[in-house]
Amino acid sequence: MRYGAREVLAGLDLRIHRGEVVALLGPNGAGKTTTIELLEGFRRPTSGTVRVLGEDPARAGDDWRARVGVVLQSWRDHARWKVGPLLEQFAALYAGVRAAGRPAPYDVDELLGLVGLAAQRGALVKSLSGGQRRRLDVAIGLVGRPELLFLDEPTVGFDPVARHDFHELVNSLSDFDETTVLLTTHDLAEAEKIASRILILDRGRIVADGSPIELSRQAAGESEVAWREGGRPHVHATADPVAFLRELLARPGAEITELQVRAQTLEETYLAMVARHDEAAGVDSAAAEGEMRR
Ligand SMILES: Nc1ncnc2c1ncn2[C@@H]1O[C@H](COP(=O)(O)OP(=O)(O)OP(=O)(O)O)[C@@H](O)[C@H]1O
Repeated sequence: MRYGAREVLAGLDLRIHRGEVVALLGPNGAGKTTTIELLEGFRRPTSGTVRVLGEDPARAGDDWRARVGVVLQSWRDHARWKVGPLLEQFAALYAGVRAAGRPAPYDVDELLGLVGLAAQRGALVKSLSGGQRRRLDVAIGLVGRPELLFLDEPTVGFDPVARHDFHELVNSLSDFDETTVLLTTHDLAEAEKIASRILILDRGRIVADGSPIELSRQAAGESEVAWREGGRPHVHATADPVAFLRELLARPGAEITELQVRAQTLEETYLAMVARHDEAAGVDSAAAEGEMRR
């Protein structure tokens, strides 16, 4: 994918299966939004092939669109609408193009409850706070009960409770409705909590692809084992915590208390993966930082 002469996605080869919750991570400008917009059909690739639910998104019709939910990175329209009537309107649109066998759109009251906006049913969209507006965006993406949901930084501005509720919602969508979800986020804890698969994109290339556990294995990170023995604290870093623990606990007379194993966090894995890719690409991080400041 190029914008003018500039290549922003290079040989992106990606297959996502039904029911997966995939988090697309990567530094600013890595190409995450561009990737999602290609899959949504909002952009056409300059070369290559895109197939989503079996069709080319840039040419697909209403039937296809009704099976897909979209939450864009920023959406600032519908200011004069009230929350409830706006969602009723979208629900009616989906109902109008629904193919035989597809489930009916959400009941608006049920949906408002799910996204925590029941009290705002009669409020004007322009009067909502940033986080409430974002919850409405999520509701608009969900109202047609999509088989596939695209979420571009969905939880920006969410307070901790809203964030937690949103994570539960995504988990239940994938567990009970087999909804496929592709989301971008800069919140690594969020990705770890809800994604079955994590993709790290850096300068238009996939530099890591796997479950959170697989990624930390690929990054060859060490786990930390901490314990107390005879009242004294000990810490040991190891790549194989199971073998270390077996040895530790099998020692005759070992009086171990307060045992803890801390695996490498996704944040540490992410930093290692991106740094490794930068190194391979010959990027000097100090120079890159200087460029950013300019
Ligand atoms: N419409 C456009 N015209 C020209 N260049 C663009 C356009 N949209 C994005 N780009 C460039 O393409 C690159 C990838 O942008 P993209 O928005 O896909 O990144 P991102 O990973 O989503 O970033 P962020 O985390 O900041 O949202 C960036 O260098 C950006 O400047």
